[in-house]
Amino acid sequence: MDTLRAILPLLWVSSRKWTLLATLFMVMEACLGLAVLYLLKQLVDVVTQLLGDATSPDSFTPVLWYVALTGVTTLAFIVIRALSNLAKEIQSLLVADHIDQEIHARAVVADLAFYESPRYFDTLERAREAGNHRPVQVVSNLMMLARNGIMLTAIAALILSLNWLLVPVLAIAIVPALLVRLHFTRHLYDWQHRRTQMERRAGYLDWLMTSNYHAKELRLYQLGEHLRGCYGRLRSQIRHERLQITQRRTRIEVIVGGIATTAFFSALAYLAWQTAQGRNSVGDLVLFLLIFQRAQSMGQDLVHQLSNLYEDHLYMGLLLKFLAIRPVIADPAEPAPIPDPIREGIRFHDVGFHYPGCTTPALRHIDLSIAPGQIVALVGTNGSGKTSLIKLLCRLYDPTTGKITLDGVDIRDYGLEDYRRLFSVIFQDYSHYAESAGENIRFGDIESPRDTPAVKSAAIKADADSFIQGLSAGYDTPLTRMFDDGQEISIGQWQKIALARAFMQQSRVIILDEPTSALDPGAEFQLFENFRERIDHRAALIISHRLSTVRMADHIYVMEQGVICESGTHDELIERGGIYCRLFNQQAHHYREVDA
Ligand SMILES: Nc1ncnc2c1ncn2[C@@H]1O[C@H](COP(=O)(O)OP(=O)(O)OP(=O)(O)O)[C@@H](O)[C@H]1O
Repeated sequence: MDTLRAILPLLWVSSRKWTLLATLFMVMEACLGLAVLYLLKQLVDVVTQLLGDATSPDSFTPVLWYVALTGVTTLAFIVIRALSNLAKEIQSLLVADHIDQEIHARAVVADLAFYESPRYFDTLERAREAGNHRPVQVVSNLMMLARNGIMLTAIAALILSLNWLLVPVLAIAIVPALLVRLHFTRHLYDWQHRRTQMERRAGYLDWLMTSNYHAKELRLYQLGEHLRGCYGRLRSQIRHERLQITQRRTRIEVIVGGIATTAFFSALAYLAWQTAQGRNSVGDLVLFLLIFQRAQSMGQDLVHQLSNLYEDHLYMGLLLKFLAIRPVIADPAEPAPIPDPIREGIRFHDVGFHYPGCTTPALRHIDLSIAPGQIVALVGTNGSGKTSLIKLLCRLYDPTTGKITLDGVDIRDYGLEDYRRLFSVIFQDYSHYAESAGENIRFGDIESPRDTPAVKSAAIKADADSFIQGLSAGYDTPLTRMFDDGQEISIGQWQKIALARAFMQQSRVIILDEPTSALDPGAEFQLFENFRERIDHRAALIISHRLSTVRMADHIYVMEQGVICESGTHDELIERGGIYCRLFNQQAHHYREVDA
């Protein structure tokens, strides 16, 4: 009932008209189905009466009438069933699209932690597995269940009128099969639940072997056979377990089917004996044969629908669980207005952070500030917490302890979208969109029109314009081989595109995480030569391992194992003779050696 309560609004919102029509046709279908059965019974009765009477042409007229009426009703039944299927199909398509939209709406705002935790990720994957067709399926199964239930009750009443002893026989033919189905549906669902991670690993291995990302390494390290072996073992384990369940179900279903068939033929023998004794008419025997078979197939449908319904209910639980997820990082009840202009800037106050599910903190006691127009640099060893700090700054995560303020106000008190609009960010693992070069840049400010000149000026600032002009269709060239006319570009060129994307938005702070790792020294030099002008004197936070890049920053923070261990200007840090000075000298030493 809970599932149904959650589904009905979904259906109502997405396909009101077709839901009503599908329901109407379903009711008509059930009524017409029953009418056909009733008319058949009447026909048998009339024909049975005729068996005793002397046949005259007039006495045959009611038979003809019943045949005609049954024929017309059957025809109407067929037409309505076709219309009902059509309505269900349309309803199903509309609801599926609606559910897709709902899933996407949740997925794009879900906390980043959602994607980084396997437990949450399972929910998304299994919600997708549940499929967007399930809600319609639940309702149509319920309707069919109601229809078949009504018809089965009517048939049971008919059978009861023949001989009450036949009703338990009908129950034996249907109930055990139903219980077996339900048991195995649950069993299979539980098994699939336990196997999600295994399936994901198999999917991952499949992707490794077939995607272009790994084609080079796969060949050069000759990983193909190894991966095929791993994949084969996983699949055979999954197949083996699945087959075991299916074999057990088949064995039990054969036993249950055997019992049902024995019951049916025993009842038939009993009824035939009764008829031979003259206690039943031949018409009764014919009617029994006719309706018992129908009842049995209807019973099987009923079993099928109930087990489907049960399965749908289990899977819908996952879909509904996913749709109920609300991001923890969200807007406050009354968002504070973003200051314009920013006066004081951003400050970290004794910030600590650990990733959900991790015990070791990624950041500890961070005190840091970025004033308007100031260029701040973060340096430090791998894993020292630089990227994590940026994630907190952009509110992809919230601090575990301490707070971050913008002009003295906790950043959690600002509207999330307005706050995030303050930043343009390039992460180390920036995205490669399978779109045109122009679109890849415009994604930095998706609100701007398609043909905006801002794309070109951002590309010029990122030194990307010249190579884009050289592409087959310039800014309109798709940067992918996925589609015809696409073109692949080098990693350094991708980095320039990502830089242009960051320059595109008129944000107040530019954040660059290793922005020049793939640029040649000339391009890097050019980028930072007049960096302040390039970024229109906005504030910037730059992470770089190349200390030559970092030295032009107004303030440098040095991080190690999640804490800031040194900070100051380049000259101050060199004078202090600490970690920064040592790292800088090491890098400079290499260059000097080469120069020498
Ligand atoms: N999504 C995550 N979940 C759990 N732990 C993480 C996650 N991302 C990073 N970490 C851990 O947090 C610590 C800091 O990582 P972070 O990515 O901030 O380092 P970094 O200084 O940017 O490193 P690098 O210079 O290699 O880019 C590391 O110990 C890392 O293992």
